[in-house]
Amino acid sequence: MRASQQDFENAMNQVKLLKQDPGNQVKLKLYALYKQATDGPCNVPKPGVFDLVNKAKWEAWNSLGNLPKETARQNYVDLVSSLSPSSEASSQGKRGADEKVQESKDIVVTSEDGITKIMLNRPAKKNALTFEMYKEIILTLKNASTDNSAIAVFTGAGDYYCSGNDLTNFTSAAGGMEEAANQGAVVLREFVNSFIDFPKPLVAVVNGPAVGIAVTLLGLFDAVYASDKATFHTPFSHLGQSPEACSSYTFPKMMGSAKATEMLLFGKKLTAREAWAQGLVSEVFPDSTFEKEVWTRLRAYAKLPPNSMRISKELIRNNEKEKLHAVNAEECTTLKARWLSEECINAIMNFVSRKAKL
Ligand SMILES: CCCCCCCCCCC/C=C/C(=O)SCCNC(=O)CCNC(=O)[C@H](O)C(C)(C)COP(=O)(O)OP(=O)(O)OC[C@H]1O[C@@H](n2cnc3c(N)ncnc32)[C@H](O)[C@@H]1OP(=O)(O)O
Repeated sequence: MRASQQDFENAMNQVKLLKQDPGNQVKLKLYALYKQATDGPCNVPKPGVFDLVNKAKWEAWNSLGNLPKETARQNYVDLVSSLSPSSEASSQGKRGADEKVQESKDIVVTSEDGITKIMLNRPAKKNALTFEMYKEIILTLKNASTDNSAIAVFTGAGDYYCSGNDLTNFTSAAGGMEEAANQGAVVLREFVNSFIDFPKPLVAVVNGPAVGIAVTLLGLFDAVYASDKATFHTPFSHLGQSPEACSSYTFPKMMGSAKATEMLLFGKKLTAREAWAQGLVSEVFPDSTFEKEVWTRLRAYAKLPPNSMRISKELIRNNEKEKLHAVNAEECTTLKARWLSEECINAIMNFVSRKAKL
């Protein structure tokens, strides 16, 4: 069901009644979606470099590109609903089967054949995850957990699966570095929690190289199918950072501490077959037949009784849930400090000024 004008107006009123300040990033997102839903694509000149607040607002609005007004209205309602989950607006998150949904220009969500497909769609930047994409994925998983699909699948558009965190997230943040690190830690924790808690089978269709958080998250998926062109690496030390997405726990458990150390501390890049041998990947397919074979298989899996799959996943995940949440919290606290370290700031500046390729 699409959000109506009335839903949109209700959501606007709800924003005024919020008890807690949702923070600058969320306020910017709300502003951008509101402008997109009412005025359409950004049509005003970019404010000057010293007009920081209006520049941040302009950038947030402009980043929505040609997102249709109705989608912006729906996303606005969904976002408000996520800020006050018990509100009426939360019912807008439920979607029927076989409905195709364009969430935003960088993430395409479709629901077909019992599968919610979440495609990272920023191929020119190797599908690097922007701050907005983290927030959108949180909302998408929330919706997918209650929609009519049996399974949810992540994949990437273009030659990469995902190059991990967009390294300009911090350099382009509206506030200072410390505020960005605080916000980053909150968003990251919520983002990873949404994978830990996702109730249905979650599958990754790894169409090409995966880097950083795109790799570590795989430890929280239920199945990982990879093209033989995919590679897997986590250059955390090169970036002055530390592991996330519970990989400090899931990787040693999955592959043993010696192999996990090579990946998480030394940034060793694995081929798809090596990743399969370490238990990170369920199965590797020749790239020429990858899409056909994997999606045929997934359509068959999506026909299995959904309640049975959900209950079986619950049995498996419940043994670990508490531990995973604790690990996630600790990793986010550690990363927050890392992001403010000289090692990390230098590495990011090097990337941004193209002195280094990681
Ligand atoms: C307010 C704060 C918000 C914070 C939000 C929460 C933060 C959570 C953080 C969680 C911690 C996550 C950690 C990680 O994921 S670490 C891994 C980060 N990723 C990388 O280090 C990869 C960096 N990229 C590369 O090394 C290369 O680009 C790559 C090997 C991926 C591809 O090389 P290739 O030569 O084939 O292609 P290009 O380098 O020319 O890339 C094409 C364009 O894409 C841009 N790009 C690619 N990856 C990224 C990236 N991760 N971040 C930003 N931009 C990226 C690249 O710059 C090129 O752009 P231009 O064409 O404009 O030059």
